[in-house]
Amino acid sequence: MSESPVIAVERLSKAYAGGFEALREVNLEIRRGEIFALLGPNGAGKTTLISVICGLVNATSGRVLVDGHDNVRDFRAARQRIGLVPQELTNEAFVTVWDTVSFSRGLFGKGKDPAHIEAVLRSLSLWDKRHNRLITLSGGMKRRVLIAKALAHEPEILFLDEPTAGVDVELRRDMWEVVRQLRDSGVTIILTTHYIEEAEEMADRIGVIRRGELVLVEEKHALMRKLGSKELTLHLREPLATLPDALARHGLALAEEGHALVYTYDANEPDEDQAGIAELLADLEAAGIGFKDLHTRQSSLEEIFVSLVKETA
Ligand SMILES: Nc1ncnc2c1ncn2[C@@H]1O[C@H](COP(=O)(O)OP(=O)(O)OP(=O)(O)O)[C@@H](O)[C@H]1O
Repeated sequence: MSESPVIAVERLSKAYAGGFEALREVNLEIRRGEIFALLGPNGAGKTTLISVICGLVNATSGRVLVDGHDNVRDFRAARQRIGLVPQELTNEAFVTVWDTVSFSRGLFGKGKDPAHIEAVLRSLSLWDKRHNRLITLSGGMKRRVLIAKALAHEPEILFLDEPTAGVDVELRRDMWEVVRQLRDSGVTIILTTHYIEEAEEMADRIGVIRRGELVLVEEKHALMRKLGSKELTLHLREPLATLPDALARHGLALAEEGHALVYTYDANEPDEDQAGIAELLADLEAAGIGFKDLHTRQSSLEEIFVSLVKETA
């Protein structure tokens, strides 16, 4: 029933040796049971933020609480609650799936629990491969092994750093399904991604990081509603050289060398939209401007992200 955040990041800054500021005063609370996607361009600080939260890199200032445990002063308690699936595939080639996953559990000082390892392997469809050496697995299975290793010690929180970098579309969908199932089993998921599609598909909330600053944290749906605009494009029968005064109040733009009119409106206000469009069409008719066809589109998360990163550039 606890509403306390499962992770609290408070005024976290990180300067690497040489003075480069990779994180600047980052504040972030992760809610229990959510899927949180951290989006940002290359070098924005995503991996640094994850590494500091997991206790692999020391912060310069600020603090991180994992389930209330300070991740420096109470490192073991904090770290035990976290599973980390790293970006790169650095599995030992000749070890078996079963052994490598069991070994990962041992690293956290947890006693052997074959039933848990079996459950993890089954949930990741690796059970049939448990006796295989890692070298004999496909790339997708190797990624699943990394997830299995991260889950071996029963963490409440799972970090996935670029879980689908470089994998094909089918495997990506597969991975999304795995992540969803994990969330449904009660694990809090934090993933970093370059793929906006991935955040759009998976996340409950999205954080955008840019040059070490968290520039935005928002519910995905709210973000898309808030920043999403809709466009109505009318393809004209006859091109216009300029916008007629009679249409000035609609805030239109001419496009396609005068062959199209573009009307932008807020995706949040369906009633106002309809009224606005009706008035626009009436004014067009009164001005004798005919159109051949019309279509509407809504901005995607990708466009929202690009505009956010640009806006703050
Ligand atoms: N050990 C280090 N020493 C100095 N600078 C570092 C170190 N590690 C990372 N950086 C710098 O910190 C910045 C953030 O790097 P980070 O790996 O956190 O970014 P990222 O958002 O994960 O990028 P990517 O999407 O490319 O993985 C980069 O400019 C990087 O060069």
